[in-house]
Amino acid sequence: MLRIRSSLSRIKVADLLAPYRRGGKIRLFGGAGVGKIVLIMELVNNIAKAHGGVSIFGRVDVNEQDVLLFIDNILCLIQLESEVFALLGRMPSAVAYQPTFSTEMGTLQERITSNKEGSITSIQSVYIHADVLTNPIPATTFAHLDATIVLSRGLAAKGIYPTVDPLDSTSTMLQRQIVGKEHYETTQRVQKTLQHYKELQDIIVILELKELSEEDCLTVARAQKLSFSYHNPFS
Ligand SMILES: Nc1ncnc2c1ncn2[C@@H]1O[C@H](COP(=O)(O)OP(=O)(O)OP(=O)(O)O)[C@@H](O)[C@H]1O
Repeated sequence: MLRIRSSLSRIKVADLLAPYRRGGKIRLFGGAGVGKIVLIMELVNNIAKAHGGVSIFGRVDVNEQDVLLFIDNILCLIQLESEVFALLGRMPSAVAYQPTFSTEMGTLQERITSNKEGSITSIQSVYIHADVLTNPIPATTFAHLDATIVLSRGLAAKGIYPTVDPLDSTSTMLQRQIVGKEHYETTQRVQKTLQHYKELQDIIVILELKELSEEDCLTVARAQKLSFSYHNPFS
């Protein structure tokens, strides 16, 4: 049986499938009410409080210190910037986001950068309208990322929290030479099992579970156990 242990964030599913590095950019994607702010608050509790962090609201200079930056809905921040710039004489967009959205996102991300003196690890949430990840705006924000955590409405509907989607969440750190052989291979097996389970779900709707092959039944049992093992109550 696979055993999932939590490490840095102490959120098991995130540490396993979307681990992040100091100085990295982590983004949480999710529609309304799927748990973005609860997850951010848990990360503040697990990482910042555990390391004796202090909260600062305002300008931070990275100077021989490690900064953990939380932004709840980065899209609002950019929209707000656009509104302020409109007051300074720039042409505002009549609807939705400015045509310059992707440049502004790039400029903002460049400002959140580590230097030789210290690191900035940022955790930024992105509200996904109608849960559609392929909308141009969320798609633009997929650039500049080290880890992506996608929150799933399907899991929220089943009451499985945190609602981290194990197949859509990912990290550039998930490489054998970075996370180690055991972690890497465990991730591969977990994703393979869950992918197979996802494919089987359509069949299960039509056929009964007992009509599945022995191997498919094993996959279903393993996937269900996995969803319980990465479920972890928050403090
Ligand atoms: N880890 C969790 N454990 C138990 N319940 C949770 C958890 N995460 C979220 N919830 C439930 O889901 C509700 C919505 O969570 P949250 O406010 O974090 O969503 P959100 O994605 O930030 O929403 P919005 O986009 O509307 O601001 C919470 O009030 C809580 O009832």
